Amino acid sequence: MAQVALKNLTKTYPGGISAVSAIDLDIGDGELFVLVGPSGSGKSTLLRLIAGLETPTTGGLWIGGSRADELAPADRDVAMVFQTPALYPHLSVSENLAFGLRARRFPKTEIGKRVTAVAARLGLDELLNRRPATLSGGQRQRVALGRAIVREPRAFLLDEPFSSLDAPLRAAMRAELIDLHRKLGTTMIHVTHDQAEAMAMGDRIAVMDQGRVVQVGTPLEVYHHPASRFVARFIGSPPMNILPCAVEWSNESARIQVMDTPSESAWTAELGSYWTKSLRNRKPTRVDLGVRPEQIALANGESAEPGRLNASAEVRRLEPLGHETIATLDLGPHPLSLRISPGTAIRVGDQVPIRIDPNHAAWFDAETGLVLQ
Ligand SMILES: Nc1ncnc2c1ncn2[C@@H]1O[C@H](COP(=O)(O)OP(=O)(O)OP(=O)(O)O)[C@@H](O)[C@H]1O
Repeated sequence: MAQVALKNLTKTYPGGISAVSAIDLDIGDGELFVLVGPSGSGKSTLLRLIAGLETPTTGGLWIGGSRADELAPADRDVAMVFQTPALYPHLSVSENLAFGLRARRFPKTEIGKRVTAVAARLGLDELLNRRPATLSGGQRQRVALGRAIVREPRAFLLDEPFSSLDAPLRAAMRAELIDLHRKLGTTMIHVTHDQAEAMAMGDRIAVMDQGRVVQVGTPLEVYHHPASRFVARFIGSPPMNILPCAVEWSNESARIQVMDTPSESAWTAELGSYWTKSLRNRKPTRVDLGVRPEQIALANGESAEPGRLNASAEVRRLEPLGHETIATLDLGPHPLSLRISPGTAIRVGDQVPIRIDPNHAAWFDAETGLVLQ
């Protein structure tokens, strides 16, 4: 087991392509840490730097407290699992599992013991004599994972290991990996572009964008307190709604109006109230209001509440998911997603009253997109 520390780690490819820039991360001993971000954000490059498959342009890397960036990949004692399992086609499952240990000249009895234990743990017992070509995608990925586990490395580096599997199998493998992590207690760094996978798996997650880590935190910290508009839109499905607002300041209060909507979709906030703290210091005239779909309520038949955004919106689309329905509304020119219970009697084209509680909203700088604090 090992802590992994990255300090100011940067990788610039020939031609000036900045794949990762100035990354500082401290991954705890035994942590299941997830790197998540859109395609091209630098996740794989960061993992390959840790594995030693790329050399950093600047910065340093420590594994288990020792400087590791000068070490050859084989000497780092980390095991990487790739998106496409790279198994030896001419070897059986058993021989594939044993391969790394044989190369390191482990005694035969020890190899046999470890292969048997890992095969039992991953449900590969029945497949030990089969060749990779005769296995399903999920079974092959399990063998690749098993090959990493038999080595008992200090850390696992997992680069989108389930992305080629179909959705139910991906969900099952994800659950297996969480169980496995709990049993082994080994540090795991898992890369995915799927925010739901990151939320479900990570003790902590690092959100990456354009080669930078833009936020690190527990899944719920990142969900409830996104550091920027980008994170707010990337984490969560449907994503956080963003409403551009104009703000008029007076001595005691601020009048906040969602842009390009009728004046009834404006509300006045006392400057002393909790939620204006983030706005008070700067007094911006434009802010972006961020609100999660579950924080918008349909205000059927209730009278408008002061201190809330009360507005009227048109139902554009309804997506019934069984346990809930995702409704997309138009608030003037702004689309809004909200979660409603399946039995709610609204139809496409209806005009419905909605209510937003600003106490549960996030406020972003309209220009930089950074959260206002
Ligand atoms: N060997 C390379 N040479 C030049 N540029 C590269 C190389 N590998 C990656 N890049 C570039 O570095 C950036 C980051 O790529 P990387 O593969 O790390 O992103 P990613 O977040 O893992 O993306 P994906 O989810 O699509 O795999 C991209 O702009 C990519 O084009």
